[in-house]
Amino acid sequence: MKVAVIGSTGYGSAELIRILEQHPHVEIGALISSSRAGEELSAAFPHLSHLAIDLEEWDAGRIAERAEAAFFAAPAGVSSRFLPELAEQGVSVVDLAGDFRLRAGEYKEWYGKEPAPEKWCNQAVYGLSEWMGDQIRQARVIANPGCYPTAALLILLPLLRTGAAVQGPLVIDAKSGMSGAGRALKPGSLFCEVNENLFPYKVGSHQHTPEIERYAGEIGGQPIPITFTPQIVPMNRGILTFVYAPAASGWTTKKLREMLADTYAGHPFVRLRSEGEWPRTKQVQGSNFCDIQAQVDSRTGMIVAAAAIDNLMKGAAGQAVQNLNLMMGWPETAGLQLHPVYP
Ligand SMILES: NC(=O)C1=CN([C@@H]2O[C@H](COP(=O)(O)OP(=O)(O)OC[C@H]3O[C@@H](n4cnc5c(N)ncnc54)[C@H](OP(=O)(O)O)[C@@H]3O)[C@@H](O)[C@H]2O)C=CC1
Ligand SMILES: CC(=O)N[C@@H](CCC(=O)OP(=O)(O)O)C(=O)O
Repeated sequence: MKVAVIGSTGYGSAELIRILEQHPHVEIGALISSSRAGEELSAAFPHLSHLAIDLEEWDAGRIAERAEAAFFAAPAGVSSRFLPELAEQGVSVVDLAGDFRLRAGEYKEWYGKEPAPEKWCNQAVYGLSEWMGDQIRQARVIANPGCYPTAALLILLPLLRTGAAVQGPLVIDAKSGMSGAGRALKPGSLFCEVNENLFPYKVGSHQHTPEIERYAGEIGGQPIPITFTPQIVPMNRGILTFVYAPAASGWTTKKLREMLADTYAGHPFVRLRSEGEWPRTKQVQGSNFCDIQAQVDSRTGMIVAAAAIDNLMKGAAGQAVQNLNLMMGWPETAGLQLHPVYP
């Protein structure tokens, strides 16, 4: 099946192309670029100079003739404007941006941009693959989750669904490598700002807060307020997220771990680490895995739970392809059996 990518010269696209090029059921039909149409892909990505693919300009009709599915890998605001035109022509779409993850009003409030027409916001299915599989299989427009929400929800949802965490506000502390901010030039992404540094940003105001809260409520069954503190670490890739919540009565580390093992049995991309071993970003780098761990701190009665992902893979392009696989009825792992890059 032929697929197209929109926003082809960013970091998310680099990963999409890496996955799609070796996907057994997919061929790249068109790479769309707003800034470099007419150039070869290798002009934007010299590491892909062995691939002879041209970058093209947006033309929904032409894309629909050449691709049955498309990935939007552009900044927020682009898919709200352009996605409906493509989806109307029968193209299945996975959007990596935040445009379709929130209700229209919330999107406007947190992203400061005009939402897509309500019909499209309502039609999009949230693409958290492990939890929304049945809906994703029926969907034609997927709102791929944000990178922080993917890691946070994969470890948080089991705690909420089983009542392991006591109802009430909870704390999510998350650290991300710099590629999470994309490839565009920004002063905050400069080497001297990031190297030898560790710093929080958007404390109490990050756009992923309402996304985590929404799906903690809708999928986890508990609408809870979340205090979310994202931080930048001087790495290229990776997210390590900790969730802290009071444990409900009767929950021990053993019971938590058994529950997590049951929850993710049959889900090949979620790996529960051995007891006492905590997720590390390097152990998932370049792969679609999400590594998890949890314990009850018996001294304080708090659950300490963690998840690690590669933000560009399970946090973006990898999960996007996982969702395409589900939509198309292919094995969930098709094209995604990429081992972590180590060391
Ligand atoms: N980086 C990450 O870890 C994650 C990113 N995301 C989301 O995925 C999307 C892509 O992220 P990422 O690849 O990191 O971002 P980048 O900034 O690296 O790339 C985005 C690409 O979109 C295109 N683009 C930029 N401005 C416009 C515009 N005004 N109109 C149309 N196209 C434009 C550009 O490609 P061209 O010039 O070729 O069109 C650009 O290279 C974003 O919405 C991001 O929020 C989600 C989860 C994780
Ligand atoms: C490190 C870093 O800057 N990360 C980005 C995550 C980007 C993202 O996923 O944003 P969308 O919701 O638009 O998809 C951020 O915090 O904004």
